[in-house]
Amino acid sequence: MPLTTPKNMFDRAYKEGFAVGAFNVNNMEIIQGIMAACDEERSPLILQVSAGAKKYAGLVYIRKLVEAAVADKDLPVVLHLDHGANYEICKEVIDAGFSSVMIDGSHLPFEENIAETKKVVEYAHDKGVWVEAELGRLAGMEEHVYSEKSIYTDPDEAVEFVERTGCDSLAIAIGTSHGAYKFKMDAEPELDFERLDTIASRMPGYPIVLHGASSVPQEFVTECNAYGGQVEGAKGVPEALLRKAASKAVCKINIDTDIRLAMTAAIRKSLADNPTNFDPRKYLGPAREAVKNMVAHKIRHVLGSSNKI
Ligand SMILES: O=C(CO)COP(=O)(O)O
Ligand SMILES: O=C[C@H](O)COP(=O)(O)O
Ligand SMILES: [Zn+2]
Ligand SMILES: [Zn+2]
Repeated sequence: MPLTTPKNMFDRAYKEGFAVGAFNVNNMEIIQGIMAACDEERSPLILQVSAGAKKYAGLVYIRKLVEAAVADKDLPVVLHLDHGANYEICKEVIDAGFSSVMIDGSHLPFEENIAETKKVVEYAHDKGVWVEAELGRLAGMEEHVYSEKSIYTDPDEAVEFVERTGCDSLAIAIGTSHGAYKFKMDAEPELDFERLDTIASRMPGYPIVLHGASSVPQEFVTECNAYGGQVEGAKGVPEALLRKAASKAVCKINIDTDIRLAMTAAIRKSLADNPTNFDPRKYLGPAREAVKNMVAHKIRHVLGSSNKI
């Protein structure tokens, strides 16, 4: 199957109350782990590349790795730019063959966000490429901006933004955040479902995106720390809240931190258990397997995207 846009995936996800996983990829083992899980589960998927991933792997390499993944497995795959900071980077990856881009103007004033997003939409739609935009601000570190506090998405602004830009999906802020430290240890994690419902009721059928949606499984944190790591106080979005979001208008759920934690825990354990080993395949292999298992769990128990091809 060639690369596809999220159109059909999201139409079905919306109707049937599941979400498509958007997994951040940086190297071959991550891509292979994700692909193996999606193949076993017969799940659609989005592979997303941040500017940092593009810099780390190189655009040509990441493009070719994804091309190999698509050739290797018979699955619908979207190749998406995560947090495109401006028109230029979106154009660059569209020209390189990505099927979807995110223009993240959430740090800009409303009118400037609209103008930049519109510019990307015009270029992308002309080439059949999907555009995700963002309105509202997640707390914590985003790729290019740090926000002390979140600014939840205003429903009126969301409607106006989508109408005026023509963007195909919208990332909103309802309480998630990037990274491994999403909630205080003693706080009960919450998402603003009322806001999500209001936005959804104003734009029926329109796909919503949730960033910062890793669950930070405590088993990975414990394993990291048991083998020399110092990941203290990490807490993610409970799976039940994500399932609820997926059953509503949320069609795309972004996961990066859980991949990092699963891999790092496996690598730490492997190196500790095998101190004489210096063959990278012997610790990257278990790391790849850990990514596969984590993604399979996510598809079955959080996203609900098994057998949705
Ligand atoms: O939103 C993300 C990528 O855009 C990833 O979020 P996490 O840090 O929760 O995995
Ligand atoms: O939202 C950000 C993603 O987790 C990507 O992170 P990165 O910029 O370190 O690649
Ligand atoms: Zn953002
Ligand atoms: Zn994000």
